[in-house]
Amino acid sequence: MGIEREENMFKTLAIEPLTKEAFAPFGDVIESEGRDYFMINNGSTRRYHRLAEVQTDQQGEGIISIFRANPLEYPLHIRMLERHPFGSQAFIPLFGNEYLLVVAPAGTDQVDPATVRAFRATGRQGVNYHKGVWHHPVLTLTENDEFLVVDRSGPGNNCDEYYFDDSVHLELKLD
Ligand SMILES: NC(=O)N[C@@H](O)C(=O)O
Ligand code: NI
Repeated sequence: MGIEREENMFKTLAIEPLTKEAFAPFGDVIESEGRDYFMINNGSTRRYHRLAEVQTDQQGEGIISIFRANPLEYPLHIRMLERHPFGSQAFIPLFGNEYLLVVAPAGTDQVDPATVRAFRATGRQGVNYHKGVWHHPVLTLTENDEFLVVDRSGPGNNCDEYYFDDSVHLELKLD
């Protein structure tokens, strides 16, 4: 369980629009809007090059999967976050639907609830959580939504979970 607190904490997380700048402490935003590109394929294609990198350790390898996800019940009580200590994890929406993100900075084994932030991504934005960044499992808003997921596969436990103490109640509300 999480950090014991004297007083209870109840907080409805503000949901921020996802931007490269705002998300920078947590990872990359994978999008074409407003990004640099160069022409390839004889001028028929724009390459928005190296928007993010796959982080992995020596023993791991980058793999590509599809997650088919369903919405959780809202208002949502954020009881836990997880992190992948050995590699990054990218989610790219395949059907163009908006989705939510809840994150906290990497670097601590306990998550300070005051550092938890929420973002709303458009259906044209993917994200790449950097190694060790705390995040809630995928938060789609659409039934049977699908995401392309690029992350690290390999030996060892690459998924740490952190559960907030009962004295902390963080929630996400949809407007
Ligand atoms: N567990 C798993 O593969 N999914 C999570 O990592 C997630 O971020 O959704
Ligand atoms: Ni994850």
